[in-house]
Amino acid sequence: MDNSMKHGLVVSCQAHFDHPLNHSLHIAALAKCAELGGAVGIRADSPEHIREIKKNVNVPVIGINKVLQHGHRFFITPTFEHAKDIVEAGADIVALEATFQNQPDTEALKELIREIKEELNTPVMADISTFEEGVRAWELGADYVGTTLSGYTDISKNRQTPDIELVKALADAGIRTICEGHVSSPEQALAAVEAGAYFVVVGTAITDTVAITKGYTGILHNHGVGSDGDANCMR
Ligand SMILES: CC(=O)N[C@H](C=O)[C@@H](O)[C@H](O)[C@H](O)COP(=O)(O)O
Repeated sequence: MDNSMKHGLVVSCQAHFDHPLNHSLHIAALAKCAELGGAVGIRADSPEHIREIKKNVNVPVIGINKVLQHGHRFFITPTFEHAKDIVEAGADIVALEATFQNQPDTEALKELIREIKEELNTPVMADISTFEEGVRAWELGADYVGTTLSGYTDISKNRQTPDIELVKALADAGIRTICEGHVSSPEQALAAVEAGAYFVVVGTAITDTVAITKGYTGILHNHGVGSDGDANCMR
């Protein structure tokens, strides 16, 4: 097990749809900035973006291959083919969704994890939303279990803050746990590591300049000055 990422920061460099940063050169520049800032890894979506990042960034890349489900949220790396495409693009770790909602068949999930590990020779990060999903993914052979989808599934409560309680519960159960989702300050990242996170993934708060700008314009607008912007870009 490569421990270069232990207790470090992984920066998620993603943009989708009409977001102005949704271009492989922009995403690769964000990833390089993250590396220069001390990130121990990058998380990125799609073979195209990963391929560009790998040209000039030396830290490991956690690859995902998102598929939009009928106007609903994304399904993260649903099949072996999706995983193979990102590994061929250079992903060092494959992250995939392991929730009961989108991966209800435990045998099928077990086979998917096995295939990625054995046939692609690549470690797997399982993105989950609850403690039970995390335990299942770990028992099925996932190398890392991430709280990525806490707040995004039917059975997890909507949230605006990182799920530190879930990090702690999984870490206390001996699971190599990654804190991902809604981390918006360095202090929250530290709290996640103190709760037992193996590493922390931060996306929006570092790389989504539209969202960061809206944090400032929104507060001014709410106090009766300025505009809060009209962009409605999805990440
Ligand atoms: C739910 C989902 O699809 N999450 C995605 C997973 O890759 C990304 O859109 C998030 O930005 C990433 O998880 C990091 O989280 P945050 O941007 O909150 O720091």
